[in-house]
Amino acid sequence: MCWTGLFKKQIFLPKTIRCIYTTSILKAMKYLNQQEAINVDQELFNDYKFSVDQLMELAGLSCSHAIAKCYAAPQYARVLVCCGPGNNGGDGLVCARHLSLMGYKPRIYYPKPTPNPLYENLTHQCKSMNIEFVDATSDLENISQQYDLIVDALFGFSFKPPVRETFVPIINVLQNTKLPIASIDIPSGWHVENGKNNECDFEPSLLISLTAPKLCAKFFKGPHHYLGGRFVPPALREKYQLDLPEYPGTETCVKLS
Ligand SMILES: NC(=O)C1=CN([C@@H]2O[C@H](COP(=O)(O)OP(=O)(O)OC[C@H]3O[C@@H](n4cnc5c(N)ncnc54)[C@H](O)[C@@H]3O)[C@@H](O)[C@H]2O)[C@H](O)CC1
Ligand SMILES: [K+]
Repeated sequence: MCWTGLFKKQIFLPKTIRCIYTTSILKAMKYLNQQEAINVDQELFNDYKFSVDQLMELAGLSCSHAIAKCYAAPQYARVLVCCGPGNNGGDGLVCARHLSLMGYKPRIYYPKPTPNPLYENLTHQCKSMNIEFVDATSDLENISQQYDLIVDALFGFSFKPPVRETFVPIINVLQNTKLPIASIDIPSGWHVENGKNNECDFEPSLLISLTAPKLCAKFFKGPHHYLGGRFVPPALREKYQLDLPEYPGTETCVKLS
C-alpha cells in the first residue's frame, strides 16, 4: 500500500495500531546509497532538464523552512551557516538568504569559495543583502557566545572521507560545539552510507534530507528529521521506488520523525 493510503487509514485506527502502521510507513521509505543519490541527481538534470539553480533554490528554501519550524527566530536568530565547495554549500548559501528574509541574522563561513558564476552569484546575492562572510579563525573561537544555531552545509552526498585539511577546523567546531546543528542532506564528515566514524561523530539536532534520505540517515538519533526538496517528478519517484511521504498542503518540507 502506498504512503497516502496508510496515512489516511491510520486516522481512524486506535493508537496501538496507528503505531504499527507508522512504523511500517517509516520502514517502507527508501534510503539511498551514494550511487543512487548521484543517479537521481543526474537524471533530474539530464533527463528532466532542471538546472542546478532551480533545484538548489528549492532545496535551500526547504531547508530554511525546516529550520524555522524547529528553531524559530528571534530565539535562534544568530545563525552561522557553514558552506562547502559543492552543491551542498550552494544549498547553504540559498538557505542563508531565505533565513535573512525570514528575520534571522545569518553569517556565512565559506572557506573555499567555488569560482564559477552559480556560486559567485549566490555569494553576491547574500552580500547585497548585507549577510556577513566571516573569517573562521577570528569568529569561531567564541562561537557559543556569538551564535544560537549552526547550519552545516559543508558536504552532501558526494563526500568522500577523509576530510581534507581546509575543513578540519570547522569539522572540529561541529564536533565540539554545544549549539544545535542543522545539517543539510547529510551530517558533514559522516560516511554517506555508514554514518558516524572515528573522524566525525557529531550529532546534529536537525537533519534535512533532500529528495530522499541517504543511508546514513538511519543512524541519525537527533530530535528532528525533515525531508525537503519538493521537486521530484512522480515518474522518477516510481523508478527509484522512493516511497516518499506526502508533503502537507503547500509545505516545502515534511517531518519524518
Ligand atoms: N538532487 C538533489 O537532491 C539535489 C541536491 N543538491 C545538493 O547537492 C549535494 C551534492 O552536491 P555535490 O556538488 O555533488 O557534492 P557535495 O556538496 O556533497 O560535495 C562536493 C564537494 O566537496 C568536496 N569534497 C568531497 N569530499 C571531500 C573531503 N573529504 N574533504 C574536503 N572536500 C571534499 C569536493 O571536492 C566537491 O568540491 C546534495 O547533498 C544536496 O545538498 C542540490 O542542491 C539540488 C539537487
Ligand atoms: K551537510
